[in-house]
Amino acid sequence: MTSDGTTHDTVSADPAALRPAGGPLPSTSYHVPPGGLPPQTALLTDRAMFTEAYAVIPSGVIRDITASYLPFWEGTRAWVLARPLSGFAETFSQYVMDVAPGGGSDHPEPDAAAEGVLFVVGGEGRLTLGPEEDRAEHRLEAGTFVYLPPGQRWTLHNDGPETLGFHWIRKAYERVEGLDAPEAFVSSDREVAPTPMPGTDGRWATTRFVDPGDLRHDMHVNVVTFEPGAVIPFAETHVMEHGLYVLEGKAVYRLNTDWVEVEAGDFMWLRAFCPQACYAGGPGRFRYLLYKDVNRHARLSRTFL
Ligand SMILES: NC(=O)N[C@H](N)C(=O)O
Repeated sequence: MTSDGTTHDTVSADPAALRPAGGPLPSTSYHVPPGGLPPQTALLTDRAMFTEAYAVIPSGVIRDITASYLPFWEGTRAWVLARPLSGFAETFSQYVMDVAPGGGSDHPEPDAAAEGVLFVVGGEGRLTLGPEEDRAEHRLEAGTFVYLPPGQRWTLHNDGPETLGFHWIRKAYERVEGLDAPEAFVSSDREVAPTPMPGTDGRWATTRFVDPGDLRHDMHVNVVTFEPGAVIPFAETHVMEHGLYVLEGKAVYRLNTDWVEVEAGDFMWLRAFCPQACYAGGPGRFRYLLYKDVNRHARLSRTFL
């Protein structure tokens, strides 16, 4: 026992020398912190990363001290996981929202140019879509997906007994002359069958809430699922940005030049071109919510010398 209450046994360089006559070898020992070792299921806690190509925000960091309170939201805390950092170079913001029972908002979105996606991860609530005189009501529960076009009128309230938790992904909608903005819709990951990635026997599959051929949409928010042991077998590199929030399981994820360990509750922010791959080593399924900007021309530089 050391002065700080930890045990730190010394193991002989020759364990056989410690064997009592005829008895088993003693088990080797570890440094044991006060309170004991973390469970075998937990990853290292010290996994936060911020580089020029990506950031990792581990679940343990999404705690009280980093919460915000948003205007016109009652009983609600928001964790801003991503936001544009350098002017027009990044496209989206992503929040984890915790709405206490009785909390919510009648004026949730202050920006008429913003489109949004809500994806519920826990609890229950009530969403309304449309103007006061003609509102459609929808139930919110784990797995509910909501698309909100720019200018959409909506309200959201927690009328359940537990905290309502959801992701809110916001982006300035890029209008295209001749194309209307999409309408609002409500769906769920139970209603949409995952599409297997070609050649993977369904071990890597993507749940797409929006038809990829519907060019009114300029962002996709999908759920990506890997069976234990499945992989992204090459370093995908593309101009699209990503927000990846781990909904379930564990994996090692390749981000630019690094392999990082991630688990449920962690968030990864990938800048354009950040190479990415994945080994979902198990023991259970590995799933994440994925944001991606799509279907629009690249903005051209108008600076001439
Ligand atoms: N990291 C990913 O899961 N990327 C997806 N395959 C994608 O870009 O759609």
